[in-house]
Amino acid sequence: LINKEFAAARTILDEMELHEDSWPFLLPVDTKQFPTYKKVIKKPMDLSTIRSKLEGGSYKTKDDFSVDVRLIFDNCETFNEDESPVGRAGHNMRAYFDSQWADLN
Ligand SMILES: Cc1ncccc1N[C@H]1CCCS(=O)(=O)C1
Repeated sequence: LINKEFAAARTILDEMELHEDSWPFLLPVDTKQFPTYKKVIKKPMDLSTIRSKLEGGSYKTKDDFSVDVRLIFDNCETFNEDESPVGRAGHNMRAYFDSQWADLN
């Protein structure tokens, strides 16, 4: 991840964490509260995990970062009804990310 890309990815992550609809995605889904989640969702992802990976240098390119962000919203669609609070939040957050991401490319 080159320096400018890193700064741009960090800014988008900052903004997503501040979004009012980010609450379902801030931390890993609690599999004690949702026991079927581990079975159904093969690759869990959340904003705190992305933050650790970004700050820890795990992303080689900005697109590697975007793959993990989109995984959050794909997992959300797999597990949640569109017309549920979490499902709706996922659609809103994906639209928000896509628009921020488009400005960068
Ligand atoms: C993103 C997601 N997918 C499936 C189930 C749950 C969640 N998120 C939870 C996060 C903690 C608060 S909550 O328990 O209401 C919702």
